[in-house]
Amino acid sequence: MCEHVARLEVLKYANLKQNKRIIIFFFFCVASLCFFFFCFCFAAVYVFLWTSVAIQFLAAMEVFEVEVVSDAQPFYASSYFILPLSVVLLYLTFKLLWRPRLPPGPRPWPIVGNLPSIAPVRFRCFMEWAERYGPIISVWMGSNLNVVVSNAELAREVLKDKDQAVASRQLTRAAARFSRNGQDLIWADYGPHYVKVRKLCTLELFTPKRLEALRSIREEEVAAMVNSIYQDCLIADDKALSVKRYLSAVAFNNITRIAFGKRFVNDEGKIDPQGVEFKEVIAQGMRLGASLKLSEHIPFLRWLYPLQEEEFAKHGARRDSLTKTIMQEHAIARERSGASKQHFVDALLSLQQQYSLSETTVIGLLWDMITAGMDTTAISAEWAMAELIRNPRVQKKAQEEIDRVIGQDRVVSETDFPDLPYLQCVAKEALRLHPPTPLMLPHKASEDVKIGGYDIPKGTTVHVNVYAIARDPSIWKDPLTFRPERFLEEDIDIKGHDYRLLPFGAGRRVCPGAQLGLNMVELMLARLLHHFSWAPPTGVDPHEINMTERPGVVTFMAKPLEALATPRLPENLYQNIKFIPE
Ligand code: HEM
Repeated sequence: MCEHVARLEVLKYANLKQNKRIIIFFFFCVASLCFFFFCFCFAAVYVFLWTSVAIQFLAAMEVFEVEVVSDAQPFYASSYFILPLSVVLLYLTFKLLWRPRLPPGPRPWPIVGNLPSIAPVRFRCFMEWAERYGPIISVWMGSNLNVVVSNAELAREVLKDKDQAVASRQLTRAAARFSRNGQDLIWADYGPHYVKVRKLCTLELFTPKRLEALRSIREEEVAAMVNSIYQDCLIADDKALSVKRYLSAVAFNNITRIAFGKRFVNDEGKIDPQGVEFKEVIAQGMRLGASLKLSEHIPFLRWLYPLQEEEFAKHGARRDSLTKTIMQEHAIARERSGASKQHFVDALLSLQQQYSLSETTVIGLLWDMITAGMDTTAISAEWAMAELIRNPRVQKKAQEEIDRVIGQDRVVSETDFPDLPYLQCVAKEALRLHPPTPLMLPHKASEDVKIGGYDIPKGTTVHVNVYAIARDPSIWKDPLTFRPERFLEEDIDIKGHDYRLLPFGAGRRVCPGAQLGLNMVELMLARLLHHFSWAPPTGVDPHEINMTERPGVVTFMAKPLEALATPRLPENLYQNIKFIPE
């Protein structure tokens, strides 16, 4: 009995399912018929209208004569209105029905998009998603579409084939305030202003001649760093040193001297009032930039996080006033001596008229150099040192090369680099595994463009995950191993010509300071390795060094590197530098 009831239940259920299918099928047929009927009517009216207008036009051109029936006159007249209306309607229908074929990616939530599932270290998260969804992915940050590419072929397509279409910048509200709506270089959209200032950078600021003229600055600064480490070693030789502290100081002094012609710190390590103000301006800028993050992506949250207009204005005024004072000092010095110096501030002041640069642009460019050139170089050198301490074999091999070429009675100079190929490979390998800007800077599509066969709508933010590409096992043998020899086996360009390795980006927006950055990093490494032997703090195994990254646009080490330094050269090579104000 029970079995019989159960069978009836099953049959009832099967019937219900069958009925449901028939209803859906019927509904689908009716919907399709309606749709085709609608399309047919639409097309018929459309063809009829166009034909009538064409006839009128040809008649007006006297190609042939048309006997106009008086009854049709109102219809012809109304076609003048109906026609544009139908074109607009057709356009709207097309816009409504057409969906761009976007790259795949994790399913977004309403309003917040993928924000809740993006891990703090974004480039690692995007690398994992690329493994799951493919080398080109869509990531929704609130209502903003971001497209991330993670292989060398797509990087080439973005940075070479479609370069111009994606060479603009996505400006956050903070970046817009800092750059006065892109009147500088870094945040300028691709256009006449960008082309002008970029040309100025290439032809005037970063020329081999100017870099050579500024070499003495870089060499003095690393000598000061070596002296400072040496002094600290003398105080306590078994105390672990914070490597980041020395590298940040040398990067700060290098960049402020190269760009502003100023050493704000005296030879005893004391910072002057202008230097204090300088550091305050940088710190305040970072605070203001960080205060807006979430609301950047969810427009309706902006009322909760209104832009601190007053704070931004104050910060801008403070930065301008400090920069103008320094610019005036240089202008007076130039008038007095009649000669211009090589620092960027002097170059910009003497070229201001020739390139018709506004004062805002000059100030913007000077600060771009600080923003782009300071942390990137310190970060690269810190990661390289961490890898050298984790890999004593590589450290020893690099030291042997330096000892062989330089010896023990002089210090390394940048002019020695061509004779130090292994050292250059160490720098390249560190930049491969730890690019300081792993997603480069965000590019923006200034028009609809196709990438990897997908539709990328105008306004999309485009990122190249150079971190993921440099660890791609289909390109690199043992990608996670720190092995500088790979660059001796194959000479791979690092400055934007080989899409497997792009720490400086490539194409129109490639880093203009790449050579300067490389020189600074290689010089820091050369002196650190020549003057000292490096080991982990007592009791720490080299492989226990924390190699994870801190979240952010640039990748500081999550835990700043600490290490023991042991001097290895005669005492006279650690002398302090006497800095004469410039
Ligand atoms: C190891 C050091 C450095 C690395 C790894 C590095 C990397 C980069 C990257 C990836 C970009 C973005 C490229 C893009 O958006 O497509 C960039 C842009 C830029 N870098 Fe560097 N950089 C370094 C050092 C420097 C230095 C020393 C300076 C100048 C003093 C500098 C000035 C700039 C400027 C002005 C831009 C903006 C270019 C533009 O938007 O057209 N960089 N850099």
